[in-house]
Amino acid sequence: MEIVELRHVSHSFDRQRVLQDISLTISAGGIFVLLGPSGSGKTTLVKTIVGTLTPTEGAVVVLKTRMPSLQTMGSIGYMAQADALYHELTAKENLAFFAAIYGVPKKQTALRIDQVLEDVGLQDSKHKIVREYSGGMKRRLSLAAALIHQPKLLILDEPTVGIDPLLRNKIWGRFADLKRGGTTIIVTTHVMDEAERCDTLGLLRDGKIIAHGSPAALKQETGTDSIEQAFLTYGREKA
Ligand SMILES: Nc1ncnc2c1ncn2[C@@H]1O[C@H](COP(=O)(O)OP(=O)(O)OP(=O)(O)O)[C@@H](O)[C@H]1O
Repeated sequence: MEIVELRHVSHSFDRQRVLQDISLTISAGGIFVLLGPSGSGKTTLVKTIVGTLTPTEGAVVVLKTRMPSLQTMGSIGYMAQADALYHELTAKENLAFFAAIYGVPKKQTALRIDQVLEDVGLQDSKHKIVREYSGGMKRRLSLAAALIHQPKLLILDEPTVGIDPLLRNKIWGRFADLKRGGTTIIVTTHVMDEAERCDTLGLLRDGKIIAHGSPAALKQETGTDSIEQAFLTYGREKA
């Protein structure tokens, strides 16, 4: 079953065409990575899926509903590139705020907070003020906030930027756990080795999806042994 369907999606800012006729389906229950260089349109594309940006052309359907839809937005967890945390509050207070925004029932809030802090390994820093968090801790807390309402679809825009390889590995381990629990995950990145860890990969260049498939299939189709090489091959073909 597909959870996201993009139909001929294009978007322009003023006269700059940033997304160009993207048609793509994303299956439920897997990890989809959107890989592309800086400025290729990753953030713009995920915003159309989250429903915070309406594309100038085409349609985005999430969970069988045309976006933007407030109701469907409640089934999506979104972690933007910049952390949207309250620095003067503790981790627990931040999560209580997001739980209220996402409509988590009051009686379940304390339990959910503990669960998501456990998920991202921040239980011991629950009462610490976010201002005193490291950059990596803030990213993990943002991830916890995106998980608080147990979304069916989790969309993460460059979640591991500025995070060391060890922690990055841990976070990818969490993604695998969430997937096993039935969550569909869309991750944007420009880091090639992260792309190897997904089920399906979309390669984005200059606002166009130049290839789409499993990492193994893309490597096989291009006769290469790394995603980096495959990306370069597709890039040359489309140039
Ligand atoms: N609000 C905006 N107004 C005008 N132009 C924009 C706006 N947002 C993005 N752009 C432009 O759209 C293009 C794609 O940007 P986008 O942020 O989607 O790329 P990206 O692949 O996510 O890049 P990065 O990896 O650097 O975050 C860029 O040329 C950017 O300058």
